[in-house]
Amino acid sequence: MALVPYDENVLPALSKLHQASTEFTLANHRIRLSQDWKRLGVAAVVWDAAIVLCMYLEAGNVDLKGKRVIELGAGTGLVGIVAALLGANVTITDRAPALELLSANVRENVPPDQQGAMRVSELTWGENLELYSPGSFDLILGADIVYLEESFPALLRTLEHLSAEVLLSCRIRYERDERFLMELRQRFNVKEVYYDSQRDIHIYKAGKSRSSTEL
Ligand SMILES: C[S@@+](CC[C@H](N)C(=O)[O-])C[C@H]1O[C@@H](n2cnc3c(N)ncnc32)[C@H](O)[C@@H]1O
Repeated sequence: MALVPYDENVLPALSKLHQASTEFTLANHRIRLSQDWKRLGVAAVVWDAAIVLCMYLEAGNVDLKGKRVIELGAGTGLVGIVAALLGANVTITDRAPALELLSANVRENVPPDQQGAMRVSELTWGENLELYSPGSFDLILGADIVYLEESFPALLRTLEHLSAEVLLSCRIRYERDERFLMELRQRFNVKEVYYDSQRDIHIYKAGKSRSSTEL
């Protein structure tokens, strides 16, 4: 078996990492997600930032009913699934290798009559953005997607292209993560709307106009 380097500041608890599935009760639903850390790595385990963002949405901080939502770097899909269960029309995206597990988790957890309002599709940040028209979403969601410095310019380009309000749930681990936030602040009005001290997760709202961050 390959030895997986483990850094408790970065990865979910080791015991959770190797579970083939994990369960949550959120939005009045029991959600069971398949995980596959050994095959797919970071995209195939649930991160604390996703759990905190789901609890923030579940608490009613954002009115999701009928909203057009896109999730970036969705991984196992927890956030997008919860947003759909709370009434949003959700496009859940990630890189191609993550999509099979993501689609299976959506099929397993979203009631059949709501699956029509959902789409799972490939979105590698900065690539083929013409497939996603600016203004076609009301809200962008992202959980633990700020961690790879080389991806920051493409991620910022993607956020700017989609041109919608953004909710980013992050653990700030490194100086480079702070640098990303500085870059984000140069392009958007950014406000921290929540901090979970137990899990050390921040939620930031970013909007193009000042009024959108003053909700
Ligand atoms: C740390 S995981 C977080 C997964 C999930 N959002 C969660 O919080 O449980 C980071 C996610 O970002 C995705 N990702 C990384 N680089 C990406 C890129 N350039 N384009 C699209 N997705 C990317 C990964 O595939 C992975 O699913």
